[in-house]
Amino acid sequence: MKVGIVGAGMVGSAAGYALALRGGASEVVLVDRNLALATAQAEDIAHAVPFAHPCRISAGDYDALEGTDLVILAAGVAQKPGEDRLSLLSRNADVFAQVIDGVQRAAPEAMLLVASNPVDVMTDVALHASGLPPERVIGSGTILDTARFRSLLGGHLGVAPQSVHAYVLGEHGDSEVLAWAAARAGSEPVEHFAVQVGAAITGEVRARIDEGVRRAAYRIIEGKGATWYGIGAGLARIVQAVRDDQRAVLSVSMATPEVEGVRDVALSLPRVVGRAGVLATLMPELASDEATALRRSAEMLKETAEALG
Ligand SMILES: NC(=O)C1=CN([C@@H]2O[C@H](COP(=O)(O)OP(=O)(O)OC[C@H]3O[C@@H](n4cnc5c(N)ncnc54)[C@H](O)[C@@H]3O)[C@@H](O)[C@H]2O)C=CC1
Ligand SMILES: CC(=O)C(=O)O
Repeated sequence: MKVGIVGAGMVGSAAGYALALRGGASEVVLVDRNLALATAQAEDIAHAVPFAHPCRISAGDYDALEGTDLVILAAGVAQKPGEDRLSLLSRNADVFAQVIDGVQRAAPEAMLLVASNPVDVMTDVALHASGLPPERVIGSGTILDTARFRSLLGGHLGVAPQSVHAYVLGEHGDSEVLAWAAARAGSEPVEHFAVQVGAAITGEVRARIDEGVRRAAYRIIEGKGATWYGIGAGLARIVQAVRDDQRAVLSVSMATPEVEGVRDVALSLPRVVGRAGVLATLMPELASDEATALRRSAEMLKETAEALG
């Protein structure tokens, strides 16, 4: 599969690197308004290929995206320390107006995978600018927050995060919802599992994990200026689900007809992802406070998207 990446900064290059290491694409093309940066990133990533899987890595302008099956959109501005994701919206919406036009001229049928923040509203922007069907305009959404949740919960329970099935729903941002009631370790509800392994999930444990997930980006950005490894791996994971028609259940963002009474809003829910994009959406069983928080998150995203116009 040929994958394009527009935005060859930290996130775009990390996605390219993860794709090369995972063998997630046969060809990766990096595009950036800074061609020298894209070219340097492509050369650097290409030097990892002999240690990984066959993959052609190059850089170019939008024309080089011709024939791409999927384009990752990671262009635009990122948060500064203390800044929230929503504050990036108007700047990144302007960037997307140019970027999507360039992508569509070269690869009108390519599936779009949005990473730029605020990713849920940017997914909505990409959907409307591209005219593609919603199942082919996917936002990375809470794939990263879900990874953070599984990682912290697995650490507490003493099991691999791969054995933890727990999702973060709603906004990829401050209003996100950790779906504790539906969380499983192995096949067990996490509360049962926790008691069996002598690691009860107390209120204090919940609060610590919630803060660890919700505030992760702020902490990392404070310490190193940006986040890129987690999202790079998450983007490569989504690409692989598409490439291999895996029908993997991943928490990703997309325009959703209705959630908790809110209509036509892009946000994350667990979704089945395969070659055609999003094939199905799942609604986990939620506790009443989780359902309320998800409705608030959806309302906020909807109002933000409407205010953008
Ligand atoms: N969805 C998620 O989970 C995550 C999303 N992000 C978001 O990803 C985006 C990129 O972050 P970084 O890579 O750290 O930023 P960065 O500043 O390292 O890279 C952004 C790149 O976009 C390019 N760019 C800007 N305007 C452009 C245009 N009109 N056309 C083509 N290229 C353009 C810049 O030249 C730059 O190389 C940000 O919006 C950030 O908030 C970051 C981490 C996680
Ligand atoms: C920056 C960002 O969105 C994250 O690391 O979650």
